Amino acid sequence: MSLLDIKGLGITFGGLRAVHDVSFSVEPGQIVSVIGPNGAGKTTLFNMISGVYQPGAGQVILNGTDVTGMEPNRLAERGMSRTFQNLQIFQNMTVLENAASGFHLKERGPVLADLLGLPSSRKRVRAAHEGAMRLLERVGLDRAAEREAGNLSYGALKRLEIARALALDPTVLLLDEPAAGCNAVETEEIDHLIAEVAASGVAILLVEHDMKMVMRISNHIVVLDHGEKIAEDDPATVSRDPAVIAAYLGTEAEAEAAHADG
Ligand SMILES: Nc1ncnc2c1ncn2[C@@H]1O[C@H](COP(=O)(O)OP(=O)(O)OP(=O)(O)O)[C@@H](O)[C@H]1O
Repeated sequence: MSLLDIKGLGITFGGLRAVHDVSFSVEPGQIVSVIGPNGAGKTTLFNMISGVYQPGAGQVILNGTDVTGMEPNRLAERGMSRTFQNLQIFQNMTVLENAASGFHLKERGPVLADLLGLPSSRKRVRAAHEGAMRLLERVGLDRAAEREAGNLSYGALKRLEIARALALDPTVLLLDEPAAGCNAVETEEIDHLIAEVAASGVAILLVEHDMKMVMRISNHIVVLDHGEKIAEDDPATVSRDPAVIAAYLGTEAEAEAAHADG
């Protein structure tokens, strides 16, 4: 049994088969990437796995339990957390407060106690801050703890978002374009962080356009085209696969034709 089993997942939007019959699995400590040309269905697949969309068909099995269509917060309680393509950072809060907010997502503490500032609430806040500080050390942001998040570089913001997802102590971490908008140095820092998280036993599922990064850090790659899985294998094998090459070249040819028409 794998930590995350995706079985025959599919969804249709008004007649368009955005994802059809996609299956694969992710083991503890493994980095699995989903790639494919624009519009291949990567984000839609991610949204089905993380409970944002209800799948039209298939199952998501997390640690042996069927969690298909379960809401994101319930998935988080069961050990699946995710980051978003568009950063979900509170720009006006400090880096530490942002990381600590990840701990508050996990618990449904008594709201009244928090509002009244009771000792139980102060204890919880202190524990969240201590945990957040440890996470900031892990992602290399401890020295920026008191800075306003809005002043961080893009790469640092991406690492902060990963820190916040780690506050949920996930067994499965879904990363939606963790290197998007980052320069080469920032991408390398994110590479190291992802590798370190995987080495701690977390199963990582990644959607990323930066093909060099994908080839560098993935153990296994799933390739989508027009919503269907056309290949899955290790990076070297996938990059030689004629169907994969044709899918990417096909998209380029389509774009060129559209450009010529325009
Ligand atoms: N909410 C939606 N309603 C209708 N169609 C959608 C919706 N979301 C995605 N689609 C369509 O489903 C298909 C797959 O889109 P998706 O965004 O999942 O692809 P992608 O591989 O993530 O693309 P990109 O690399 O450009 O981000 C596309 O044809 C897209 O237009």
